[in-house]
Amino acid sequence: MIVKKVELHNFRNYENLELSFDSSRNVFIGENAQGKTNLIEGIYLCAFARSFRTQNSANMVMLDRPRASVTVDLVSEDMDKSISVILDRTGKKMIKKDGKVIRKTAELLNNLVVMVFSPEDLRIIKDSPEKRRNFINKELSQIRPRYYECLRLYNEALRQKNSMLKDNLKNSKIDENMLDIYDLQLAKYGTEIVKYRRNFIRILSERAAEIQKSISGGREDLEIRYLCSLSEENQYDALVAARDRDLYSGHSSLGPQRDDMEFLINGKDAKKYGSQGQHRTIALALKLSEIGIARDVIGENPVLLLDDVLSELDEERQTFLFQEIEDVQLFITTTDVNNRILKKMPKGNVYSVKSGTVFKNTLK
Ligand SMILES: Nc1ncnc2c1ncn2[C@@H]1O[C@H](COP(=O)(O)OP(=O)(O)OP(=O)(O)O)[C@@H](O)[C@H]1O
Repeated sequence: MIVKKVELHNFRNYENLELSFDSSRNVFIGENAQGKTNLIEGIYLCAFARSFRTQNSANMVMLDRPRASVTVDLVSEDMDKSISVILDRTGKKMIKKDGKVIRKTAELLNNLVVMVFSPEDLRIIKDSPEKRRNFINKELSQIRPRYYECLRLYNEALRQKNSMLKDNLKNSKIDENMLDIYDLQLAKYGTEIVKYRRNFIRILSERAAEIQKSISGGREDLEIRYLCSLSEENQYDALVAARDRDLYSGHSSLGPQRDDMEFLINGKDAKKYGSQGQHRTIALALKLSEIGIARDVIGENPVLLLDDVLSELDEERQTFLFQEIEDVQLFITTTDVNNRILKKMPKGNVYSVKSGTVFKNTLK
């Protein structure tokens, strides 16, 4: 899949920007706070209908403007597609595909498949379980829209159940029938979520192990384990059995909202015993595996957004990354102008970003 054109209007610090891409290697260079990440965020918005760095979509609207719009034209499976997202200051958004309004995010999700790799991803091993669940959720939602739908419905039922449990702590009033309805819904969607996650983590573990081995010169065996709070068998019974505890604590104690992943190197927990270098290798292995899984499911390469991450990887890991993603369209942001990165992509386009304007220079 290839992004051909990006248009930003009143989006972050871009009043009007139109950029067409004739290379699959695109490097955006600029000092801090010039708009490099904003550009990547715009592309991401057309993939997920949300940002990767704010929950509040109004933040993306240029200050003092009523609305923002982003359009990405792409080619996927030899077909031209155009995705637009229009945001307004009140937080409302409208999504269009080829000029027609799309009402459900699930219908947008695998039109433009993008992966972001940012310095934050390098911390995934040490970060909170929530960050690791986000990683799983983002990838699976893009390639399996049904997963996104299950997650949405699960989270809605969980929100309602938790609010009821919390009220019960204050008023000691519980509607047993309603509680049962919530548990039935949680078990139904939770079972599907766990099946998707188990399968995804199994494939992720196999792929990432190969990459880890290769980068470490055969020294490191990586295993990724799924830490599942509630297995796919008899989720409803387990939820019913946990009711007294949930009523006492005021929240739902079991389910996919508690899941996590564990990383083992040569049988030892990488979180506790791994070096910083090993953590970086795992993060890189995860990202490359994610790309490979997406390619197998959607039948073509996703687009990769490398947001300020290259300078965090040493020469060896950078070289490995570029080798593995030779056919993937790249959008790279960097403040580093020492040409190390540029040498790795002689046919790429380089853009200078300054205060919401972008100039193109083609490398010889
Ligand atoms: N809603 C908005 N309206 C106008 N300007 C905005 C808005 N949101 C962010 N900005 C501006 O965008 C700039 C930050 O852009 P961005 O995050 O893309 O920086 P960057 O070039 O990636 O920098 P760094 O290398 O530090 O990450 C800042 O100047 C900020 O004031």
